[in-house]
Amino acid sequence: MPPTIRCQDLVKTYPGKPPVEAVRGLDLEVHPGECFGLLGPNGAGKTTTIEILEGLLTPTSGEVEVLGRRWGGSEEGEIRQRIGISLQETRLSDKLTVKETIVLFRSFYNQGIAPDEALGLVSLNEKSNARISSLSGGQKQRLAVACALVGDPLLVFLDEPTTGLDPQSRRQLWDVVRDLRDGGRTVMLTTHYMDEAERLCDRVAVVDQGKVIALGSPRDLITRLGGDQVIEFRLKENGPQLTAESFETLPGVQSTFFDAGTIVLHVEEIHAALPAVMDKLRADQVELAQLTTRQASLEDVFVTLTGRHLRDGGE
Ligand SMILES: Nc1ncnc2c1ncn2[C@@H]1O[C@H](COP(=O)(O)OP(=O)(O)OP(=O)(O)O)[C@@H](O)[C@H]1O
Repeated sequence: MPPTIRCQDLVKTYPGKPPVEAVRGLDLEVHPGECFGLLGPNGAGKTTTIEILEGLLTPTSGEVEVLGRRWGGSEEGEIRQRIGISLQETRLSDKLTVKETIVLFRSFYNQGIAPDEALGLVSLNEKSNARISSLSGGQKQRLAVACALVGDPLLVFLDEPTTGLDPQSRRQLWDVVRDLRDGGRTVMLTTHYMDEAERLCDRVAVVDQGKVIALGSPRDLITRLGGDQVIEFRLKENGPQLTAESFETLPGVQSTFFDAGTIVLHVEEIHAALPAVMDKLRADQVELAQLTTRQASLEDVFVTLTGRHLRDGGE
């Protein structure tokens, strides 16, 4: 089956002094039925990329195909009819009711599902007669997703669907995205929440400074770190210090990293590595200030590749 989205050597430079190279040669293929995530820190170029794929922005150069068709020609209308878009911030008219809003969006499509059915997909039926102005942030986001679904799209774009939402609203939206994928639709979402990407996405592209720096399933990317468990610890500041590298040869330690005063060890088997770490600290007469163990995450993938955290400089 041909890819649902294909883009090759995508470049977008915003004019200005100096110009901003938001996307710098990005390649992607999204397969039918997968939930694909663009993951990266603020300013990585995710929104620019997704807006080009949605046909809202024109690339400076590069090739884009969506559902086997191209933007900017006679096929444009056909693409519009088969995609649904939920923008990073959807400005819905405060004066309309939920029902009026979804009916309006349904009118943009030649075919689709009943407005009430779309509201049901995001559990908003009981708010049908409420004005937009009375909805919570999470309810507005879910309505924006319902508007993206009412045309019964093959492909749904969700740009940072859960940014700014409380934990309960985030989980509700995660359920909506899972249902979409289980229903066979292709979903492309952007996020800077690594836990969101890990939970929802079949594959992710980690984007940094306008380029894909890692591509694969969240599990594969984490496994590629060589050790999917992490031991991290800080030493007492006023005592003797050790380098991260000095732990490299201990049993089960796959890689080491020093991150803002914390020694980070990626290990295969925590039960083998942890006693060896404790023995070394004791032998070197070094005192611990704090130690934690955890599962490696996509955040670790990003830190290992860039030396920075996903949320550096974020909101
Ligand atoms: N219209 C514009 N004019 C000039 N520069 C822009 C414009 N839109 C975005 N940029 C710049 O392009 C870069 C990429 O921005 P983009 O919004 O695509 O990143 P992002 O990964 O989506 O970030 P965020 O998570 O904050 O939305 C940033 O440096 C941003 O300041």
